[in-house]
Amino acid sequence: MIIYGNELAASFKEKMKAEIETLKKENKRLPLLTVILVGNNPASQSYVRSKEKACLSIGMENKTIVLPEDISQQELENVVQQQNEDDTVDGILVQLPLPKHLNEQAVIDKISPLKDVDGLHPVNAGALLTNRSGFIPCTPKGVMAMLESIGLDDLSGMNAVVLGRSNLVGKPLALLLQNKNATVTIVHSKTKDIKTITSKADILVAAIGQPKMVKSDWVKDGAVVIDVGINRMENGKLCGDVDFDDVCDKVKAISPVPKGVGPMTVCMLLENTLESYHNKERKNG
Ligand SMILES: Nc1nc2c(c(=O)[nH]1)N[C@@H](CN(C=O)c1ccc(C(=O)N[C@@H](CCC(=O)O)C(=O)O)cc1)CN2
Repeated sequence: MIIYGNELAASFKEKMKAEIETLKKENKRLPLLTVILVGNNPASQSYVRSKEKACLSIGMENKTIVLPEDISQQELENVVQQQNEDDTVDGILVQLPLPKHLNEQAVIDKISPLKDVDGLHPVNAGALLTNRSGFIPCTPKGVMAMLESIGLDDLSGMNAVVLGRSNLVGKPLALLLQNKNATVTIVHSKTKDIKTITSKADILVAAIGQPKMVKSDWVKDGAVVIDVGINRMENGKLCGDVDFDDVCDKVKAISPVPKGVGPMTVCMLLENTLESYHNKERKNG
């Protein structure tokens, strides 16, 4: 079975679109997402465009703030602060990676946790760690929705292996899988004999940023494999961290690249922004 994230995302977006249409009919304020893009990294520019398009497709308001590559830490933090103080803004996302001279975590720390729809602020990361409500990072949230879409909700008795330990994907995903009762192992570039560990996984999520690293002998028969990697090959085509053609006959389910996790990441960003909007409206009575 192939798990197409783009199809799943389309069904989530239909529901959000209907919800926003109702808000419009009732002359209510609409949810607004601000995306901050620093510099001119072509991949980041393209991801920001896809976020703008996604907002537009469901009727969500969006604002993109493009800042120069050589902006100072203080200037960037001031822009974030302005968005924190703007009552019309529900969600703030700083597109990553930032240029090397900027301190990414310090910028994320400046985002109000109530508007941190990327789920990367320490308050939201802590909420996930302690199983409390908060914003969940978009890619891990998308991966969990993909697993749920094939009936994997309670993961009791299952071994899940996460390949990669980033703050953006690996670490939060391991917590989410654990919260669903999976027995979770994180493996990374410094792990010895990765293959022995991955080949025991009932669920294997690859998020290590190495093109086609996962081959069929890394994978258990009948496993579910989710590929988070997005790597551009020399011929310009995209590929994942999993060698799809080598692995697909061996597994129960696998997500492709493209049309897999990527579209779900953007979709979960819309969902988090809508959640932030509702939180704010509830608070304002
Ligand atoms: N602040 C953040 N920065 C980054 C995040 C993030 O979640 N928050 N994730 C990635 C990039 N990303 C979103 O920002 C992203 C990556 C890929 C896709 C996507 O839909 N990919 C398509 C293929 C697109 C193409 O053809 O190039 C797919 O996989 O089908 C969306 C969003 C890093 N930065």
